[in-house]
Amino acid sequence: NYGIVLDAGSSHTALYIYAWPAEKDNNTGRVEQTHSCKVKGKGISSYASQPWKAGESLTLCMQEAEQKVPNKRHHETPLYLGATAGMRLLNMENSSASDKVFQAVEKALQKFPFSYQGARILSGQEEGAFGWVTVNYLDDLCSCCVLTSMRFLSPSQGLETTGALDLGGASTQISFVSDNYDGSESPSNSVTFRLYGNDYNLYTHSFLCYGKDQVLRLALAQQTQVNFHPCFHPGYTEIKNYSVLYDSPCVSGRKPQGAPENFTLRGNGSFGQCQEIVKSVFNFTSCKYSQCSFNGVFQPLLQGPFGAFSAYYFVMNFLNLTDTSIPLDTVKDKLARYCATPWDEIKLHTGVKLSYLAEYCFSGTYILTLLTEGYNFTSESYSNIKFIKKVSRSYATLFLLHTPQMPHDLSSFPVDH
Ligand SMILES: Nc1nc2c(ncn2[C@@H]2O[C@H](COP(=O)(O)OP(=O)(O)OP(=O)(O)O)[C@@H](O)[C@H]2O)c(=O)[nH]1
Repeated sequence: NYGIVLDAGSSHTALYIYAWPAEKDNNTGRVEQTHSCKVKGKGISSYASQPWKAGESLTLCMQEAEQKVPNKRHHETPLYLGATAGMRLLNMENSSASDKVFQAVEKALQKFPFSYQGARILSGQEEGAFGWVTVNYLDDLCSCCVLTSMRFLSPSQGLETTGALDLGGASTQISFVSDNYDGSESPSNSVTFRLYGNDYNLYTHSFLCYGKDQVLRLALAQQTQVNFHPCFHPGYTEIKNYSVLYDSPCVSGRKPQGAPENFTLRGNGSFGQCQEIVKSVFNFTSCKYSQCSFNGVFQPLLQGPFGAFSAYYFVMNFLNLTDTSIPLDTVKDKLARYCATPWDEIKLHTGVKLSYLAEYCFSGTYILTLLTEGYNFTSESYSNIKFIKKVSRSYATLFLLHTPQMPHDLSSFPVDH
């Protein structure tokens, strides 16, 4: 059997093909990702002003899928599109624009012979929960991302589950099982479901606007009137357009009156000052629960190992900081040295887009600040985090949960409160 998932994020869209044995075997059936294709261009939400292009952008990957899935399986192969924070933001800002993007996408997808199951925006809670399922399915020993049931042993069998930390472009998610959380405090953070005969009660939260691209906008928006920005390398200079910077509901309220068309961004590479700016995007002043992460959001005590993926991995891997046995203070020192490195030296790095190179100092600072100040990881618990390269994004598991011929009983997932 085959299934196709289109993952439509804020900064990218990708297509994944999954395959699994036709016989239904509830214990040993394996689901493998057999093919992936990166859709050209940015996430489909970026086509708000030219929706038809959103549909067209998918065509090449869809044609590849037609080649990869055997012809005789085409009609029974389910095809899903799940959109995340980029579309959530577009929908908040201009729902008719997001409807038009979906119409164009549907029109394009329906031209293909697969069993089209619809396109929709996932809730933050679903995105967090699917990320957790995916992290707990990942077979660490297999480099090709085989989803396996092996890890879903009951707690009495002594296997702890792994929490999920997902950093996207527009939102970020934290999801984990905690002995101190039964869902009674802040029930909107609870997702309960049954997998492989075990009941799970998960804590999950998605912070919209706290993906790294949106926080960068916030960090830039605060500093447009000053001479130097500490999150960029000494010697870095870029002309930025005000309208482009403020073109997001995450920052639009902060646009200064009478702002000129452009401003010049100049870096001075100070990790300490950059951290102060990043800290200021979190609100720690009020918490009506027993404990909070930030912005008044409940979070129980952190528990267990965590897998950190997407931008967490891209950034920490580039910075050579994925080894969490290195003391946190040393990690900060290394990042501070990196931030202070002149841009002339940084830009010599080959094989990486200049736009990514320019942002690693900011992104590394944001990641460390989010983990320690935001989620309350300490010098000790930081070592419980593993930065993992993951081929597919969280909600690639979406189709697993709704496809009846799947080898595992996932039908009751997720039960929303
Ligand atoms: N350095 C680097 N950054 C990347 C790479 N691929 C994606 N990113 C960035 O990492 C961030 C997260 O990317 P994704 O995981 O694709 O997130 P997304 O699905 O677009 O975001 P959401 O809609 O918030 O879920 C974005 O800021 C991307 O621009 C990469 O290969 N290298």
